[in-house]
Amino acid sequence: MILVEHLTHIYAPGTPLALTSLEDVSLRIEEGEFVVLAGATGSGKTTLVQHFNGLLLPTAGRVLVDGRDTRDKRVRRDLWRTVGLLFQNPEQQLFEENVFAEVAFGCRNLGLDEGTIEIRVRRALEMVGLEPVRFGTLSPFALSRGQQRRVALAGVLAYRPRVLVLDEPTSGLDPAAREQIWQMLKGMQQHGHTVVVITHHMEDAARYADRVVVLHRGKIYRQGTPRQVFGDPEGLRAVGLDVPMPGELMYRLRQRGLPVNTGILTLDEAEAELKKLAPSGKACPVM
Ligand SMILES: Nc1ncnc2c1ncn2[C@@H]1O[C@H](COP(=O)(O)OP(=O)(O)OP(=O)(O)O)[C@@H](O)[C@H]1O
Repeated sequence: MILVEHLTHIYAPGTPLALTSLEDVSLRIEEGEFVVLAGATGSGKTTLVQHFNGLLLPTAGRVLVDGRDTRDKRVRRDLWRTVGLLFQNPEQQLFEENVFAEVAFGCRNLGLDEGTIEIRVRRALEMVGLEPVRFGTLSPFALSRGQQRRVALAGVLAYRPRVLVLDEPTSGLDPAAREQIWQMLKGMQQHGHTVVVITHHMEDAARYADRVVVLHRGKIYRQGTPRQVFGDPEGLRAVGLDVPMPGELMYRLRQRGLPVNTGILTLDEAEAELKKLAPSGKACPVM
């Protein structure tokens, strides 16, 4: 679905401020895949995803979306239809007078008829947990930050781009709201969408991603299934990331010589590993 080949991005090339933000990144995202991009702050995550919808153009290398090169102006003009990008803090970009109009914006640009728009907007609001009758007529500016975030997300969901790219969609939200958004994104994947999410929440990445890609200083540092990537806590710590707590615990036990598996992602899996150490239900030797 998205093919990144030897992508280098330098902001303001040729000026004293030139900074290589991505260097020779190659990546392939398959149709229907759920990919999480992780990495310390400034590692290049936002710069990378802004190439997926042609907002940024490669300094070197190329990006193909559905086989079409984003350097082609005609391709770029239409790219938003295929790739819906939700920016970091999207609530700062709301501008319509009411929630309905805000969510309908992308659908209107697609030229859909009013009946279809109405159905899609209602559905999108329901998906993000905002009751359409109650919220549809409110000004987006009368909502809380978390609600505004949901409105922005609904605006992308409503026009149904095949690829959803979300830059830290859950930052600043409470655990229940975060969970709801991840569940909803998983549901979108089950309906055939490709989902790419930037997040600093490694627990969520472990639970929902098919593949985790870790960036470090503008390069791909690790990529693989959550089990593969989170099986190496020290490697991740070295680039400023942590691993989900159950995995960290198993890793430490293993270092003390106990025969537990590493690459553990959930508390249930950790419990099963501990039970292997004390199958009769007696106290675990290390506890
Ligand atoms: N508009 C810009 N002009 C110049 N340099 C930029 C610009 N945007 C980002 N950079 C630089 O590019 C590098 C990568 O930034 P980017 O925003 O892609 O990182 P990130 O991994 O998304 O960070 P965060 O997790 O903090 O959002 C950083 O060194 C940053 O200073």
